[in-house]
Amino acid sequence: MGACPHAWQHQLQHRGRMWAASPAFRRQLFLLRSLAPTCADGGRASSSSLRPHAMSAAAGPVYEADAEAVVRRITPPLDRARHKGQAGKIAIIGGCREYTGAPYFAAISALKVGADLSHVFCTKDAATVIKSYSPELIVHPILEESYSVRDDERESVSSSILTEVIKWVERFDCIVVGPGLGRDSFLMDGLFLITNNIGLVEDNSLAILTPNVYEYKRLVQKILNCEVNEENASEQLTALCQKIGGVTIMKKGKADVISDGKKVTQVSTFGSPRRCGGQGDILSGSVAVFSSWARHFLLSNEQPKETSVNPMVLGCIAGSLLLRKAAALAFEKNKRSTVTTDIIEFLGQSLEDICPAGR
Ligand SMILES: NC(=O)C1=CN([C@@H]2O[C@H](COP(=O)(O)OP(=O)(O)OC[C@H]3O[C@@H](n4cnc5c(N)ncnc54)[C@H](O)[C@@H]3O)[C@@H](O)[C@H]2O)[C@@H](O)CC1
Ligand SMILES: Nc1ncnc2c1ncn2[C@@H]1O[C@H](COP(=O)(O)OP(=O)(O)OP(=O)(O)O)[C@@H](O)[C@H]1O
Ligand SMILES: [Mg+2]
Repeated sequence: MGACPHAWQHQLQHRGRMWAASPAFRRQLFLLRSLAPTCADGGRASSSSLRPHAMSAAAGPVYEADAEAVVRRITPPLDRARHKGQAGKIAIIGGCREYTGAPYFAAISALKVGADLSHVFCTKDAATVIKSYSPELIVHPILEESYSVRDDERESVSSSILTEVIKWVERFDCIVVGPGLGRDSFLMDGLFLITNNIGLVEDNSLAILTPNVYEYKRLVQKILNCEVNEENASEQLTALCQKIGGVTIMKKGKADVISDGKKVTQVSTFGSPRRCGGQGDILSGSVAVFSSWARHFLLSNEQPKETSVNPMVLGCIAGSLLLRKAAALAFEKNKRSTVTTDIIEFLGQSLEDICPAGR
């Protein structure tokens, strides 16, 4: 991955370097428009960074993450010796005729958090619109919707789209699949697709799912074959992660609750009472960057054997906190008229408050 600051690169262990450079490593870092977590304070994660929290709805222990410590730990310093790409290259796969805002929110948020490059792979109809929102984004109009593909062309079109996407995939530190993909039968929304084809992420410890309340309900029904049980929320989340096999899930809501099937952590810092659409998209772009940074950080710093820190969880914790802080600042200024674009404008200040650029 290219997210490592220059100083860290010198510290990389040979093994870490080889692994980070390998196509397998890169291929596996997928962020699937949902995620969740475990907590630790970055390189020196310890039980002291987790504060047990009495969560009435949960039977198992849920730890309130020391999210500011996580952000400070994993955010790389701005090193003048670094070149373009080293702070992260993120791709968003999403955006169709109906939904052009979602991929834009995710992609621009990744840049505002600190990634160097942000690509969007979307349909031809969505591409010009997304490009017009921002010249910062690199937009690939390569996806197709069913209305533009004849039945007898489906297979050949699919295969040429895949060839084109695969050409690029190796270059990214994290790929966010889903914002604004919609439900078109040819295109298919990321989480909707995953819910019905769980094998796509099974046993992939680099996959993060970030379901909202409806998406979580569908996941629980499909995978655990039961209804969401708020009395037993943390155990159910843990069971879901385990059943899927080691993925990280961030269940979004009043608190963002994160598990990788081992621990359950939450971020409950208050954000905003506005529930305008697109906040989950900001979250996915932010988590993509932070989880890439967390992986670099952990690869660059030898971890004590007894401490197993999951960088995907750290990325979720950091992304959740940043979104919530930005939402709080945007609401303070805009009150009831707060919209997603206002929140994005405060991502920079929120990160600066925790982790000043000149540190
Ligand atoms: N400005 C934009 O372009 C935005 C686009 N977005 C995109 O909009 C799409 C839809 O996202 P939502 O979060 O609204 O998710 P859903 O489409 O899952 O849900 C929307 C609502 O419809 C209901 N629903 C969904 N499927 C149903 C079904 N088969 N039968 C009955 N009820 C059903 C759900 O329960 C929920 O209340 C996604 O692709 C998302 O990425 C959002 O991210 C918000 C911003
Ligand atoms: N009830 C709530 N109270 C406080 N914050 C919330 C609440 N629900 C959601 N949030 C915040 O909004 C973020 C996005 O969650 P949301 O459920 O809106 O996702 P989403 O539906 O996928 O969003 P999108 O509209 O981008 O698709 C969460 O990470 C959390 O910070
Ligand atoms: Mg969403």
